[in-house]
Formats: sequence, structure tokens, C-alpha cells
Amino acid sequence: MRGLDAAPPAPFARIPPLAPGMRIGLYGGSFNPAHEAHRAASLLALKRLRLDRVWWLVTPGNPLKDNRALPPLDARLAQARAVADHPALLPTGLEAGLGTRFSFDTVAALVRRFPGVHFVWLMGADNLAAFHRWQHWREIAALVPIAIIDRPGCTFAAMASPAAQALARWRVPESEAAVLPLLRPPAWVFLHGLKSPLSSTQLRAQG
Ligand SMILES: Nc1ncnc2c1ncn2[C@@H]1O[C@H](COP(=O)(O)OP(=O)(O)OP(=O)(O)O)[C@@H](O)[C@H]1O
Ligand SMILES: O=C(O)c1ccc[n+]([C@@H]2O[C@H](COP(=O)([O-])O)[C@@H](O)[C@H]2O)c1
Repeated sequence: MRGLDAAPPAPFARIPPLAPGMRIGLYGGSFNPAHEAHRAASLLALKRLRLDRVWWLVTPGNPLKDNRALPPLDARLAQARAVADHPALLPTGLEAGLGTRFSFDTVAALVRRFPGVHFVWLMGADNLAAFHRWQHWREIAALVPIAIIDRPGCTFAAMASPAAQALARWRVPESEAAVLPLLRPPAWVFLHGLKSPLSSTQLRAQG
């Protein structure tokens, strides 16, 4: 695989070596701040999708959010590392390194850079509900399988969303989640079993 022996270019300098066939979850987020539900959702995906690692893509700024009060990337990254605290969970500043902000650009760059790796996009049910507003969302679904992690209060909005409707015929039963990373996209699964009410909004409100 390209790049396994050569010195990695700067954005990947802190990424441990990858081998062909590895399964990597991509978990994008503002992480403002990171919390236990991020960790629990990642561990759920790790187990159910039989992933080798989950990379937390700490965004330079969600394109759909007002980021004026967003703390600097380095601070969010350091805090995310403290929360992740697991050998298979890897908070990264990859998007800043790649110069990407839209998830499609990030995913396309990673798929191009690591052609033998099985990437899976991970997101909470609230993000499925708004997925049709993302840039090139259909193309993201065509590039990598997607796993949705349920979130209290978001289940109905997620399942009734334009994206869920449009992608309905490619939904895989939860009982087959373990093979999702190997499936040709589009393919997606809805994972139940976390249902954590935690949110960064709530933590910010508590100071
Ligand atoms: N309690 C949760 N259950 C399931 N998924 C979650 C949960 N909290 C966050 N996520 C998911 O984690 C990813 C990163 O989320 P983010 O950093 O925006 O945290 P958040 O708690 O949703 O923040 P905010 O309240 O500021 O919107 C998103 O895909 C989001 O859907
Ligand atoms: O690419 C887009 O258009 C897009 C629109 C909204 C959100 N995202 C990504 O969704 C991820 C979750 O964002 P957040 O703020 O809900 O944690 C994060 O990686 C964002 O960059 C991406």
C-alpha cells in the first residue's frame, strides 16, 4: 500500500502505521468539549463493527455551526485526548492538516491516501437528521459505509430524515453490523444500545 514505507506527509505524521484491510472508524466532531458519550459511542462502534481503531476528527469548525466561540483546535484536541484514553481511540487534527473542513473532502482524501483501508463514517442520530444539508452528502454515502449511533430524542427525526429516506434501500440490519466495513457503499446501519443523553451543549451550560 502506498505510503506504508515512505515517511508520511505532515497531516499523517502522528497517525500510527496502517495495514491493508484495517477497519477504521471516522468520527468527526466539534468536541467542544469531548465527553463520555463520544467515548462510549466510539467503543460501541469499535465493538459492533469490529473496527481496529476510531479516529476522532476534531474539526477546525463545523461548516453548519457558528464557530465564533469555538475554542482553538489544540485545546479541544488536548481535552479530547484526555477523554478518549483508550489505545484504539485516536483524537486527531487531521482536517486542519489536510486543509479540509467539509466531510466529503476529508473522506475523499483519506480514501485516496489509504486505498486498502476500510473506512466507516460514524455519527450520532442528530447528524443523520441533518445529513441532507451537508455538502455532497450523497457522495459521502457513496464513498464509505456509515454507522449511525442512536441518541435520545433524535431517533424519529433521524429515521424520517430526507437522507435516511433516500438511503433506505441500502440500510443493513443491525445484526449484520460486523460486516458493514467490508460492504461496498452505499451501506449503512443504525446502532441502538447507547442512548446517552450527554451533550457538549449541556456541559458548556454547566460551565
Ligand atoms: N450522547 C450522544 N449519543 C450519540 N452520539 C453523540 C452523542 N453526543 C455526541 N454524539 C455524536 O458525536 C459526534 C460529535 O458530536 P459533537 O462534538 O457535536 O458533540 P455534541 O454533544 O453533539 O455537541 P453539541 O451539543 O455542541 O452539538 C456527532 O456525530 C454527534 O452526533
Ligand atoms: O461537510 C459538511 O457539510 C458538514 C456539515 C455539518 C457537519 N459536518 C461534520 O459533522 C461532524 C459532526 O459535527 P458536530 O459539530 O455535530 O460535532 C464534524 O466532523 C463536522 O465537520 C460536516
